[in-house]
Amino acid sequence: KENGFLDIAVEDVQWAAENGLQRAQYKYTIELENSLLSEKLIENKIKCPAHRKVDKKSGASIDESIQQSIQALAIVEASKNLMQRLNLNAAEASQILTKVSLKNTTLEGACSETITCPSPASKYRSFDGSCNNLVQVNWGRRNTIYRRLLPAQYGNGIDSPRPATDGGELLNPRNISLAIIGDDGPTSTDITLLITSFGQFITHDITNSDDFTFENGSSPACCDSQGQLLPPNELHPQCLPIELYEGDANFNASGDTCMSFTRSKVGVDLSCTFGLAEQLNSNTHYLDGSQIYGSDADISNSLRTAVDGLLKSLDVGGRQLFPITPGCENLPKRELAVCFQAGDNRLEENPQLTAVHLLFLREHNRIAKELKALNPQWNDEILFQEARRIVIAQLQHITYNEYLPVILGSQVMVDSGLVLPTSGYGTGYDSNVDPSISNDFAAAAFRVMHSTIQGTISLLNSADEEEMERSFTLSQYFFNASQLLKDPGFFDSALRGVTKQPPEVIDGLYTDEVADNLFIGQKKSGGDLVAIAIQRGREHGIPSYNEFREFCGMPKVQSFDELIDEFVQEV
Ligand code: HEM
Ligand SMILES: [Ca+2]
Repeated sequence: KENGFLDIAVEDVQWAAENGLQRAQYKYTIELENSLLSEKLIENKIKCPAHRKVDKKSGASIDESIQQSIQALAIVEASKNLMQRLNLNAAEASQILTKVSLKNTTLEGACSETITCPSPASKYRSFDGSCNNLVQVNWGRRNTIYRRLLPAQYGNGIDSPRPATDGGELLNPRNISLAIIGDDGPTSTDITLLITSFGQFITHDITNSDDFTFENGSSPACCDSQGQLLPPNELHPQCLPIELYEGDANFNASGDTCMSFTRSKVGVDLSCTFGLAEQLNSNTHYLDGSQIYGSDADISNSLRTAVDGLLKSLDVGGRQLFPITPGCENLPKRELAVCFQAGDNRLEENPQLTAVHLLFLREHNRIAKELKALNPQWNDEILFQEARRIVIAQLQHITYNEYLPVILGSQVMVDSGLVLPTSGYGTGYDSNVDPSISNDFAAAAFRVMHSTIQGTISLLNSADEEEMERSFTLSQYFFNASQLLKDPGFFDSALRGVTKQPPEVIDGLYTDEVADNLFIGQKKSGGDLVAIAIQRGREHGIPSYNEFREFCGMPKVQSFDELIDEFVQEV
């Protein structure tokens, strides 16, 4: 350290790696699951076997993101060891550990394998995002980590949630939500709810921060089966439940003292070093229609008919709906189970999102049929890839030409060089630009759109008249859209609805449907999307609002009083 160099002994590095692996194997694999979490505590979410890759020999399901996240947790443990061994503080750790290679240690196997790209380069995008950037072939690939606009701030420097500036504990997220987040609010006068639904649709193209799961896909229990907090010695290390107190409407309704929260999967840095917890994106980072086509070739194949370039669909009463996951047909009602299949498994999060997904499924098949009529000699593969290429271009064009100007304003579009040319081709491609989505965007910034969500949803018939008897509240239909199979016109009506209904404006007000009743199902009280987002930001090590003010060129404030121009007094 004295002359600017840190002399690290090979034995220390190897010891840290070995010990990290052992600790992770104990903490995050089946061993702890068995000893700590007795069967009654495992959350028994019904999961359809959607999109699981299966090992041909053993028949076990393989999920690359699960395996990687457990390896990455070993690296996190190893990094904590090394930090201690070398006596580093948090700032030193973040600088130094990412320069220490994992090569030639026990953890070397966690580093990503070299990818060979097709030569000559394919005309079509890969499914997993690899080989898009021909210099950095892994950039933007699914199952790689988010990048960061500002360095992570973890309590222990490596992986624990961000503490308050003075090092103490931050306030309970649910209490913050209860104190400053009001219900509903004014509706917008100049945009439609499609801004919300399409926004969620593109979110599910470019980000997917999955919750941690064990190797078998089951989740640790972060509350007990009665909705109560678990004693600390029974709480899995990947759990960060939010405590509910007396006086909270949800506590009063259900007696629950615990809102479940599981930490996100973390991933291995492409440079294969020790370092801090960095969260994993299990979708391709590119805006490439992966929510339609899947983020890898196996998923994509499972969605295709293999005939005439078409995507699988289910014909119900002359309307195209989604294919149903095999084994899912006979699930009991209202199980919060995803039975429709698409490229992203959140497609049933709410029925309006499902409707936008459906629009693009139908659009793909419409284009494939037209291409077939124009080019009868094209085989399934060419028809599929050409239709996919056109749909991705449409998705990108709508996003940059129509969506972003509404969200950002036309001046920002101009200042940021985001305006599309009206003829010819763009020339701005730069292979030095890392296309990865930033953690700050996924865990915090874009979630601002949650305040635009409407709690009541209108369905419109083909004459654009509201169908009052079929309209619904959001919480009736979270992860429930496949129950609407018997009402195949529902999605068409929902799609007309989002093109006419106004969203709520972007502000500090959120509908109770997501701030109290999130994923309520048959329970007496639900989750709070605002509290969860606050907790998520902290556990991803996202710095505070004040730090981002500075990052965005605004002055950092010293007191709440200085924020009076930006927030209402009571907030
Ligand atoms: C009814 C509508 C919606 C519901 C119920 C909903 C719900 C959720 C939930 C439960 C999460 C995960 C929270 C966590 O565990 O951290 C989430 C994440 C997120 N949501 Fe929404 N959301 C909705 C609409 C939207 C919209 C309209 C946008 C943007 C336009 C959006 C952007 C995001 C983003 C960026 C994330 C983080 C995604 C990730 O990192 O994987 N959401 N949302
Ligand atoms: Ca994508």
